[in-house]
Formats: sequence, structure tokens, C-alpha cells
Amino acid sequence: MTERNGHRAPSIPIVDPYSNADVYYGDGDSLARLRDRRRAFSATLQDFSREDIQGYLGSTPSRRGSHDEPSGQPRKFRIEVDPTLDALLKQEDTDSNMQITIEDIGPKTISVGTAGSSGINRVDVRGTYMLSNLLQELTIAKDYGRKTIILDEARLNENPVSRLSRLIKHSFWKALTRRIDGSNIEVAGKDPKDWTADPRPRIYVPPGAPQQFEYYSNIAKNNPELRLDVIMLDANITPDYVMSLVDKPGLLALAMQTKLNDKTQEEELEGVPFVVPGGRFNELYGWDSYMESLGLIVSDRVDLAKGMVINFCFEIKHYGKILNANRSYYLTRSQPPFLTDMALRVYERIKTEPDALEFLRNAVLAAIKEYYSVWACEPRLDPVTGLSRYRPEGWGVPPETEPSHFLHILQPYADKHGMTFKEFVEAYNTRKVAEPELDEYFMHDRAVRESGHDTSYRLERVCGNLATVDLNSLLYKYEVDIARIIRIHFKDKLNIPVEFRTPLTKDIEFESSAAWDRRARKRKHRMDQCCWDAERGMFFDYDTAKKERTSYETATTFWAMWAGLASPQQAAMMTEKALPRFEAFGGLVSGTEESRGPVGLERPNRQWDYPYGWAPQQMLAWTAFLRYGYQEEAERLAYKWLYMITKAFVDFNGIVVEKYDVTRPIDPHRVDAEYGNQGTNFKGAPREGFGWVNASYVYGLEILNAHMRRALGTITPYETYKKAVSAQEASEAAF
Ligand SMILES: OC[C@H]1O[C@H](O[C@H]2O[C@H](CO)[C@@H](O)[C@H](O)[C@H]2O)[C@H](O)[C@@H](O)[C@@H]1O
Ligand SMILES: [Ca+2]
Repeated sequence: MTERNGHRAPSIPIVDPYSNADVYYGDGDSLARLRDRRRAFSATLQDFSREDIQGYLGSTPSRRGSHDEPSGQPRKFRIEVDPTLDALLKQEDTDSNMQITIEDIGPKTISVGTAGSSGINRVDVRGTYMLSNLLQELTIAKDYGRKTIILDEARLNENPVSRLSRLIKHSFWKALTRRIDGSNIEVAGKDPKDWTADPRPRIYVPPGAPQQFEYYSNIAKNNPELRLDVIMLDANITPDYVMSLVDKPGLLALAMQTKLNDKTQEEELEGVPFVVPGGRFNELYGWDSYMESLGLIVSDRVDLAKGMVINFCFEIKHYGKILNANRSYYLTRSQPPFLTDMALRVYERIKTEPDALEFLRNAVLAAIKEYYSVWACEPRLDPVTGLSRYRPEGWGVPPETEPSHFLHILQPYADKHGMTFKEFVEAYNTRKVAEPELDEYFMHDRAVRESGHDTSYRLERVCGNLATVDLNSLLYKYEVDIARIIRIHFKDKLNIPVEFRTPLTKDIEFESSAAWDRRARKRKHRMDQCCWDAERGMFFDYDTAKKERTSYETATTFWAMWAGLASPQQAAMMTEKALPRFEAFGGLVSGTEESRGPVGLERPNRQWDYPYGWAPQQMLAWTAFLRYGYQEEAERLAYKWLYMITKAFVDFNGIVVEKYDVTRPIDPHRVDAEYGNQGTNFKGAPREGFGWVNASYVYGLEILNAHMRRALGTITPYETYKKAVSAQEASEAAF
């Protein structure tokens, strides 16, 4: 006990103010773990035990006033969780959305008791950022069942860049991690998109994984309260079969590994972990996973990135492709392919581990199989140009979209057949009515969804015919990566086991790099012919039906630089001519305003068009500019994107969302297009952010220099930062 202001104050526990919530607010176990760790690290730090906080568990005498805590020491507050939460929300959340933001018009100050005075002396917590951090901390403490807490002031006014990075690395990734097995099926099985009257966990197991079928059947039998439905998938996955599952949507099983059960000393199965995007997307996605991996790797979570590569290999083996996502209704479509780059990045980090080369071998074999059987054959391959298109098979209305999504398209057909909207969808999906025009519409719509860019006026009603810059850049990258992997890691001769061959490549016993180098050269040549426009300094999609280059300006043009397909001259022209057309306040827009055209009631905004910006476009562009030596451009774009995210995080209660309106400086998270914005509807504290935006934040920080990071921490707009740096450089030059 110490004397302070006449009160006998109990000694205050010392905990790193920035420790993870489970340590900071956690149970006795985590406190004990912390104590052990602290002992291991420092003999001089004061020990911390549960008893230390017993003295704080009584009720707070409330007295307004004295602001006389000893200076020079970091301040700590003693706070009763429930009453303070109530008072805070009542006073400061004036628009009642359970968040404290710059749009609330409360007094923006609340007094809390100091820990040193046992809560008797009170000081003010002021301003939106600190008050919203207080709300977040109290919300999390309540989640941990805490009634009273000792809270470091440092946790409330933490540098926002450090706070957001810390949350992403230590909380958000955890909250987004899933594994499909008995321990997790209740969480992983949930599908916020489930449209049926009786949503329940359901798992489809491929016939090639009978062990898993037995495993899940036992779980279902032993845990009837789960209502887990276990179904063996047909060996022959056709569009009609997939449509027949429409009333029984379910998860598709993923890879499992064995682990030793400590108690029974027996081996048992556990799911290989993966990260979900967040919001309504609670499954393993194709290209989201790649983007997330970039962030996971810099967050020292290579294990999760590795897990996702292993799960992709499982998907290719059992479902024939990397799926849009592992739900039954996504069985016929894929997403933009990134497997080779992802595997190489993971390999780079694990190469000293004993199974690293085997990991790379499996990944490259799977990528080769995917290349031949998904992307380089019809219907996706255009035999005339040799370029590829997003063009998945499928049938009917995509059931995972929001009910109103196709209303304007389908209602005229329902009227024509004298049916209600619902009756018509049912009749069309079961082929009781035939509408060839609609078939064509949905073929393109499925292609749009396979492209990941759902939806955009660039792709609507035409996507299945487009040899897009994005897809062909990615396939070029596959070709050069595969060549390089075979040459460098497998002595230029990679044996292809029978299970990795396809009907078209059944006689290929081994692969060598030359054929892949040749393919890459050919693709570059064809893209130069079909997609490159030297006058406009950009690559454009090519319409294989009309046999002409399109004119929609898309940020995917920079993927040609990301993949290394653009020549240095093309890269210079793109930097000079194309970049200014896409660069906005918060980074790159997905497409230009001119290409999108006018929008209004009859022609609503599409989420992958101007003025929206998405994490994948930013991340790929940074790497693209760095690859060709345009460091200043890469840094500037990264800074602008991170500035926008940080500012929204500070002003809007820690918000991190799926996409941003990059032309909107004040509230860029406001996106009304299509299904709105994922990540906005949290209560009190954000728990998971959004997968690829989390990744872009920590990945982007790696690109910025220390000076930029500091400027970001003080929410300095790019122009102000740039002016300051230029002034400093000028004065140094003059000196
Ligand atoms: O349910 C509507 C659509 O939702 C997904 O698309 C969007 O979210 C995905 C996950 O973050 C992302 O990969 C995609 O780029 C987004 O446009 C889904 O992928 C679509 O197939 C689905 O129709
Ligand atoms: Ca509010």
C-alpha cells in the first residue's frame, strides 16, 4: 500500500498497457501466464497477482473534482465497468448506434476515478478518440466478465497506428481464424447468407475423404444438439447437381491433419486452420485468402498462410478448383488465381523447416493441375486468342445474393409468365420455364462473381466473353512462377504423379521449365496485341466475342506490372498516363468515373466501380510500382490508403470495413452500393475488422519509411506531410 492524497492506495498491478485483451482483462490463467513470462524477462519488474486487484473490487465512492494525480507517472484509472458503460453511452452515443464517433454530439468528456486514489480523485477523458477507446475497452472487459478494471490511460490515447496494428495482429486475425472440425463446427458452420427456413450446420464431404465422413458422422451422432447434417458429395459435380443442393446449403469439407491428444495419447483429426474475410463471409475464399496471407506473413502468422495453401491444394484435389469459397453453392466457380505467388511467399518463410520442399512440391503440382483443368481449357480458354476468361459453368439464380439483388432483372419475366417473383425463381431454377436470354445473363453474372469483382459496369452482361487484364496477368504469373519453381527447386524436372494429371495431360509424366517460359512469352505477346493501348498507356480487357479491345479503364491494368508482364516502357507509360486517372484522396479507385458513366435511380452504383477502392487493388499496385522502381508512387499510394483507414478508425470508433469510398475524406466507410459495407455493424468495439483490409494495413506499413509512419500516427494528410518533407529537403540543400 502507498499513501497518496491522504488515501491509502493499494499497490497498482503492473501490466504492459498494450498487452492483448486476454492478458489485460483475462482470467487467472492468463494473469499467471503473464506473471511467468514477466519473471522470465525481468527480475526487476513488480510481480502481478490476482490478489493485487482484490482491493479494487468494492464500490466506487463517487466524488467529482480534484485533478491532482501525481505527475510524471503514467496514469491509470479504476473503473466500474457496467455503470461507466451505461453512463458513457447515455451521454456520448447521441445517435444510439453503440459507437462513439465524430457524428455524436455529446459533451465529449467524462470523468473517471484514478487508480492511485482508489477512484476518489477524478480526471477527465476527453475527445472522440479517447472516449471511443474507453467504450471499446469497457466493452471488451465486459466480454471477459470483468466488473471492475484498472485501465491505463496509455491504452486510451495510444498512437492509432500502433493500436490498429496491434489489434489486427493480436485480436482480429484470431477472431477471423476458423478450422473445420468438432472443436469449431458450430462457429465455422454458420452461414449468415443462409436463405432457407431452417438454417443449420451442414457439411458436405467429398468421396475421396471417407475418413472425414466417418469423423463428422461421429460428431453428429455424439452431439445431437448441434443438428449437424453430414452428407457425402457426389463424385460427379455437375451444374444440375449443384442446383439440386440449393435447399440444403452447407460447408464443403477442407483439409485435416492428425494431432496427438495429450490426454488419451491417441492421434486424432483436426482441421487445418484458415482465415475468413469477415462480416457475412464466414468461409474460406479464393483471392481474399491470398490478400490475407500478405498481412498474415508480416504479422508472423505464416502458419495461417501455410494452412490456406494446404486447404487450396485439398480443394483442387477434391473439388477440381480453388473455390470461390467452400460452400456448396460455390462448387462450380473459382476466383482470381494466386496460388503460386502465395506458396512461394510461404516457402520463403519456412524453407528451413523439414517439410518445406514437400509443401512447395504439392503446391506447384496442384497449381499445374488447376492451370490445365480450370484456366487453360474451354470454356474459360478462348481458343482463338489463347487468352483466358472468367467463365464458370452453372445454372440458375445465384442463391447467395440478397433477395432483392435480381428483382429488376427477373420481375419482367415473372410478369410475362403470370407468376410471383418467388414462383418464377423456383420455376426457372428447376427448368420448368426456359428463358435463353436469362441463361446468357446469368452465365455472365457467374463470371462476374468468379472474377471477384462482383459487380461492376465493366463486366455486367459481358464478363464471360472478356479476356481480362487481371486474369491473364495472373496466369502469366503462374507460368513464370511454375517455370522458376521447377528450374530452381526441382532441377528442372518435376515428376507429375498420376493423381495430378488431367484428362488433357494424362500422358505428361514430368514437367520442365522451358514449356512454361514459352507459355508466358506467348501470353505476353497476345496481351500486347489484344489488350495494350499505347496511346492511352494502359492495358484493357479484350472482348473475345466482338473481337475488339474494350475501353473501360480499370485499376486491374496495374496487375500487368504486378505480374512482371509489362515491359519497362509500358510500365513508364502506365505510371505517367494511367496512374493519374485512378489516384484519389484515399488511394486508387477501382475504375475511372468516365468509364463508369452516369449513375442514378435507374442505373445504381456498383461496388467495384468508381468511387470505391478495394484493398486488393491497392496492395497489388504497391508491389507493381515497387517492382519497376517507382518507389515514390508506391509509398504515396500506400500512405494515402493507410491515412484514410487510420482516420476512419480514429473518428468512427475503431471501424475497419470491407471497402472504402476513396473520394470521401470525412466518412470513407460509407458505401451504399449493393449489399452495403461489411464491418460497420459492431456494437461497442470492433472484433475482427475485415480480412483483406487488415492485411493491407500491416502490409502497407512495411512499405512506409519511419518518417511516414510517424506522420500517419499524428493523422497528417499526405499533402501536409509532403510539404513538410520538401521544405526540410530544401533547407538541407541550402545549408
Ligand atoms: O454474396 C454476394 C457475393 O459475395 C462475395 O463477393 C464479395 O465478397 C467476397 C468476400 O470478401 C470477395 O471475394 C468478392 O470480391 C466480393 O465482391 C462472393 O465472392 C460472390 O461470389 C457472391 O456472389
Ligand atoms: Ca454513436
